[in-house]
Amino acid sequence: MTASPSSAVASDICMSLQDVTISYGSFEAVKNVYMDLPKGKVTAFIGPSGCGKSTVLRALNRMNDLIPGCTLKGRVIFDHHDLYDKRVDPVEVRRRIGMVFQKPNPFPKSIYENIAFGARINGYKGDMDELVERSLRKAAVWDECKDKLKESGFSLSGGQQQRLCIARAIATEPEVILMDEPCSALDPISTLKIEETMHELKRSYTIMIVTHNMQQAVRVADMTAFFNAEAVEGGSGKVGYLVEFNETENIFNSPSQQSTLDYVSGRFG
Ligand SMILES: Nc1ncnc2c1ncn2[C@@H]1O[C@H](COP(=O)(O)OP(=O)(O)OP(=O)(O)O)[C@@H](O)[C@H]1O
Repeated sequence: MTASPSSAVASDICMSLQDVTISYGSFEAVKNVYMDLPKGKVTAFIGPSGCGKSTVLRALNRMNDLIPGCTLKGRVIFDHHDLYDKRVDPVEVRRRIGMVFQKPNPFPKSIYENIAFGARINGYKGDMDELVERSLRKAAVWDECKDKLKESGFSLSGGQQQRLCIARAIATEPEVILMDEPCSALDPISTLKIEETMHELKRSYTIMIVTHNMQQAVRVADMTAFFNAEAVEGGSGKVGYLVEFNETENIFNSPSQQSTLDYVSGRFG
């Protein structure tokens, strides 16, 4: 990141969203979000379909830049810089803030190359075998891969492929990992493995995860943000907003807003 420092946030804060509004064309999808995402923790984004969870997640590493017509107002501070400052390189942003998607999406390459490819492009000069092993170990998939590194990433099961994708994200040595419903395409056992992996990963990384699975939020997240959406007067769609953001235990056991209580107790959404 090349821009000069534009903002200071507390040292235990990884990213700070300051009055963030994100639109698709003229449609405001999510509005006026303020949130300080803590370092070294797992934060879950929960809420009913269409309230803007994925839109906000993608804003955290400028993935929305790839969607024509998607614009952001406000500031997203990371490492003392506004990620949306014109001088900031979005490619470098995505190296430091990695992403794992809903469906496992290995490259059509060998398991080894799935890890090595991105690292090489990012100019990694160290021992590649060591990086591949370290990344696969961190993503808890080394034992399943170590004897078949030359085989295609597609030869793995869905759950293993997703852990390969986590390993690929880790290989570029990011500080943050964003996960957009990483377990929605997986069976319960693979889901549990990913969750265990997340517990290990948060020792080294800050994690933000979008999930529809409330038990998953309770199991993995230290902090939870509840989003909702409301109809806009005279408008056709609904605009998303952050209802409350707190420790997961508070959100699930003693939320401050009735709508949060209704959602976490399954009364809507
Ligand atoms: N590429 C896009 N172009 C136009 N509108 C979009 C686009 N992506 C999302 N939206 C709209 O923005 C709003 C928020 O969508 P988003 O996917 O962020 O919500 P979500 O809470 O993650 O939903 P879900 O839980 O169903 O995945 C919705 O009204 C959606 O239709």
